[in-house]
Order: sequence, then structure tokens, then C-alpha cells
Amino acid sequence: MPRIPLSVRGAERSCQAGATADGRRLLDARHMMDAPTTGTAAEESDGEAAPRIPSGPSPDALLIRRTLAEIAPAADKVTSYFYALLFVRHPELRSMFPPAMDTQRDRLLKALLTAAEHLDDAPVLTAYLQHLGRGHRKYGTQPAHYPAVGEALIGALTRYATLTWDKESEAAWVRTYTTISQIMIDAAAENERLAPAWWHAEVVSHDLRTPDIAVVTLRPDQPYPFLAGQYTTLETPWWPRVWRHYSFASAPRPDGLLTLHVKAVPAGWVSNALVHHARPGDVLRLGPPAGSMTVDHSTDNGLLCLGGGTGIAPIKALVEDVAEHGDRRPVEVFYGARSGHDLYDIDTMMRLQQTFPWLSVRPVTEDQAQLPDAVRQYGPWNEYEAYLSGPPGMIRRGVDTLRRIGIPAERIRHDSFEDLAATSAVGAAGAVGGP
Ligand SMILES: NC(=O)C1=CN([C@@H]2O[C@H](COP(=O)(O)OP(=O)(O)OC[C@H]3O[C@@H](n4cnc5c(N)ncnc54)[C@H](O)[C@@H]3O)[C@@H](O)[C@H]2O)C=CC1
Repeated sequence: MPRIPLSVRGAERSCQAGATADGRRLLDARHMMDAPTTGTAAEESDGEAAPRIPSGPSPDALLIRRTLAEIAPAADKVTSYFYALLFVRHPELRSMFPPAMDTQRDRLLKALLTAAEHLDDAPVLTAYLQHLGRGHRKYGTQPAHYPAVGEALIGALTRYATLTWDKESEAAWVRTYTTISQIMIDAAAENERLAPAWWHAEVVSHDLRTPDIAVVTLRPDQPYPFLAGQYTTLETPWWPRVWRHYSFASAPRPDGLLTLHVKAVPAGWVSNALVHHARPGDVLRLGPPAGSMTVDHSTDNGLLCLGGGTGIAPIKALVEDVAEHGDRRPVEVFYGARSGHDLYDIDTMMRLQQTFPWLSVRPVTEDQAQLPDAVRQYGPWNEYEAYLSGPPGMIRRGVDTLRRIGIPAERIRHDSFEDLAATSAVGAAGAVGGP
């Protein structure tokens, strides 16, 4: 097994600062794949000397893609083997992981694909990894964990990429993983000076709007700075170490309270806990805010907003944000749901429409049209910035439709694609408002 030659600066610091005796505790590999990351490079760049992935065509990217192509059919086996290596070598670390590992396996592969896909796209990859590094703080990830994960990863690749694995690919993976680790470690260290690793947040109200949708209001234990349109990661006391993403349903409020719309989905551990068990007084944990679906106040363009189901939550936050800035830009909201009964927040949206003359809200139920198709019946949209929030299928179709009617990619924002690789510079990995 090759040693990852980690000259990772933070890892050295951490070992000196008293990591475990062998200094090789594991990185919770879940985290590599965990957080959706969004935001343009400009938004995400810390400005500090994070190592950069070289731009331009890269032989390493080709080698890495070759490995990924070979292991793709055996993805489940690779990831199982990877975790087995980790836990056999570090059984004490099993408790850092959620009880069920299914989602983690999935996320690991997605993150690998993401890194491989963007290896030649330094700004996107760097922003993605910086975000991941910051997001890992809430798991207690230490720099000293990274080499151990890297070794398990190389071990799993060596075992399964038998046809193409050679010294060259191994060197490419080691280099890439070392760079990845360093960017994450540096971003986490930088962020330590600026923000807590997580926030406690007490449930202060719980409003069951339908049998499976709740509006949950939280009071964080310390100020929680975020922008309208962003989301958080959340852990409940009922399922420790299981984190899910939820968008904020309001712009930042003077009283500091945070609101989420949660739909209980079948087999959704966190969503069912939040909808059916959470009550005022319960305390949750929140990770840092994230997401690029925020209002660009440097333009007067109108906002074209598509909110599907609970995806209306961040759209409502965007409307409040525009109102607070005193902008009088047209905001056109298309609020999609399966049926009229599922338009659980229509009263709020209609009240907002009555209050603000620049706002128009159009409910769209499936018997009328699919949400993206409804948008085509209006317009023109060439002076608009588009915002999409909802199920991944709706976002995919919505982006396609908007592109086809002439809205350029850089004026389309969303956060819920599960696959960063499938998106542009503002893509994301991991669904928001998930199970
Ligand atoms: N920031 C974000 O993007 C957020 C995303 N969400 C996501 O939104 C979803 C909400 O779920 P539900 O309320 O059950 O929504 P849903 O499944 O009831 O669908 C809502 C709307 O999207 C449309 N839609 C669904 N699939 C479509 C497709 N393939 N093509 C075109 N239109 C489609 C439906 O016709 C309906 O109008 C969840 O997946 C949640 O994770 C929730 C909050 C924030």
C-alpha cells in the first residue's frame, strides 16, 4: 500500500497538536462527498494562498478518468471495499459515521467523479473543495484524518482498477488527492477564525401545514449569518451524524430566527423526524450556510423564479430579500405543485403579491401544466435572472426550457442538482431539502 506522501501542512500541525498516537485517524469519507457546493469561483475564493489545480489540459485528469471509467461498473464494490479498509484499520472511527452507509457510498463516488470532471477547471474545483473543507468542520474532521482516507482510497482503486492501474495512475491519484486534501485543510483552517464549526438551534415553532409538510422555525444559539436563497445542513438528535440540506424559507430576520419547510418523504430519516417528531424545545445542529442561489443586487434585471413543492421556500426568501433592498424589479414567481392541495404556502405567497406591486405569483398545478412549460407561455424573459428550486427533475427540465427560450446559462441559478459535474460553474452536489 503506497503511503500518501502528505506534506499536508495542516496534517502536520494537527499531529503536533495531539492527534491519536499514530497520527493517522481517518477522515470521515462521507464528508468528501457530502456537501453540495455552489457558487462561482469569485464568490467562493478565499483570496488566500490555497493551492491551485493547474489549469489547461492535464495528463493527470486523463489518468484519473481512465481509472474512474474502469471502476464505474463496480462502483458499489469499490466503495464498500474502501470503507472496509478504513474500518478494519481504524475500528474506533466507525462511530463517526451514520448508522447506515448507503448514502455515503453514493456520495463518495459522486465526489470522485466531480473532482475528476473538474480537474482541469481550477476555479470550480477549488471552490468546491474549499466549501467541502469548511463543511467538514462540523464533523470534527481533523487534518490528520486525510492521509488515512487517501490510503484507503488508493487501496480500493488498486484492488478494482486492475486493467489500467499502473505507476502513472497511482502517481496521478496521489498527486490529486494530496492537492484536494490541502485545499480542504487550508479552507477549514481559514474558516476556523471566522465561524463556529456548527450551531445549535432550538425549535421554537412547528406548524404542520399538510399531513407531511411542516414549517419549522429555529432559534440558533449564536448569530447565523446567511443570504436569502441559501441552505443549511442539519442534524437531528434522533439520527446523529445523519445530515441533510434544507433551504431557508425567509431572508435573514432582525430576530435571528430561521425557518425551514420540510416534507416527510418515504424512508426519509431526517425529514420524518422533523415533520413527525420535532417539537418546540428540541435542539438540532446546523452546519454553515451554503449556496449560490442568491439575488444579484448589482443588476436591475427582473427575477424569474420557479419553485416546485417545498422548493418554494428559498423563492419566498428571495422575494423578501428584493423587498428589503427596496428594489422595484419585477419578480415573477411560478409556484408548482402536483395539486391545489399541495400548494401549502400559497396563502403566504398571495399575501406577498398583494403587498408588493412588482411581484406576481402564478400557481401551477399538474392538471394545468408542468412547471417549466408554464413559463414558456409568458415572457419575454430576456431581461430576467432565473432562479430554480425544487425536485432535481424539475430543475433539469426547467434549465433546459429556459436555455431553449434564450436565457443564457450564467443567468440561471439553482442549487439542487445532485451531480456537480452535470452543471455549469454554479452546480451543486447533493439535493437540497432532501430526505
Ligand atoms: N433549493 C432547492 O432547490 C430546494 C429543493 N427542494 C427539493 O424540492 C423537492 C420538493 O418535493 P415535492 O414538494 O415533493 O415536489 P413535487 O414532486 O410535488 O413537485 C413539485 C413541482 O415540480 C414539478 N416537477 C416534478 N418533477 C418534475 C419533472 N421531472 N419535470 C418537470 N416538472 C417536475 C411538479 O409538476 C410540481 O409542479 C424535493 O426534492 C426537495 O429536495 C426543496 C427545497 C429547496
